[in-house]
Amino acid sequence: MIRAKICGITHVDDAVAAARVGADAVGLVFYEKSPRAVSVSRAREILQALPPFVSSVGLFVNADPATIERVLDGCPLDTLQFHGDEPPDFCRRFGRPYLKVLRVSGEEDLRRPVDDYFDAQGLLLDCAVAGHWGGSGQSFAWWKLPDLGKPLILAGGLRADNVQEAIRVACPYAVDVSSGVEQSPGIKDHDKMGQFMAQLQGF
Ligand SMILES: O=C(O)c1ccccc1NCC(=O)[C@H](O)[C@H](O)COP(=O)(O)O
Repeated sequence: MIRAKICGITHVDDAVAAARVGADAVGLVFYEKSPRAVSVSRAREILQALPPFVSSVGLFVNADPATIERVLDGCPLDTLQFHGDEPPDFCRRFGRPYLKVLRVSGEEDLRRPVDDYFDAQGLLLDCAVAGHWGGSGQSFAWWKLPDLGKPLILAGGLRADNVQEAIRVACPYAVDVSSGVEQSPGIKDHDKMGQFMAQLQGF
């Protein structure tokens, strides 16, 4: 089955439910202006509740290094996800696996970012929306993603009723969802998470 991350988890019970319905990873937002922001202590509680083989991804937006180090000291995240304008040297300085987010609006040449972020675990494509760094619930115009030797993760406005089409068009390595499985920003809807994950069967 295609891999999936459920992002913007703020509560232990949502993380446990995400794992139960088959999410491979949960995303925790360390960006204080987000309605989905979590504290380090809440993040640690969430990580401690995760079952084996479900990984944790910490999201940052142009954070200063000391902030990221403080989060990592208190909370052993598996992967960092950079949503801002972080250059490659910044992303690699923490010595952790990382994902770089590219904000796109349609077909773009991805060779340059793939080269620049050569040591990223993957690149995550999200919709470019003015005034949003992520979690906008907006989709970009999907296209067949090229094989550039780097896992490409599709995000932006995915929901149970469009994720199959998105996968058929784009053929990503994995999908990432946040607002499409929520009741309200930061509060996940467990039924919607289950319906989303059910759509991934067979891919
Ligand atoms: O969720 C936020 O509020 C957020 C704020 C700042 C940077 C990133 C943020 N979220 C990223 C995500 O949750 C997802 O990885 C991605 O943007 C897809 O979100 P959605 O379109 O809501 O499915």
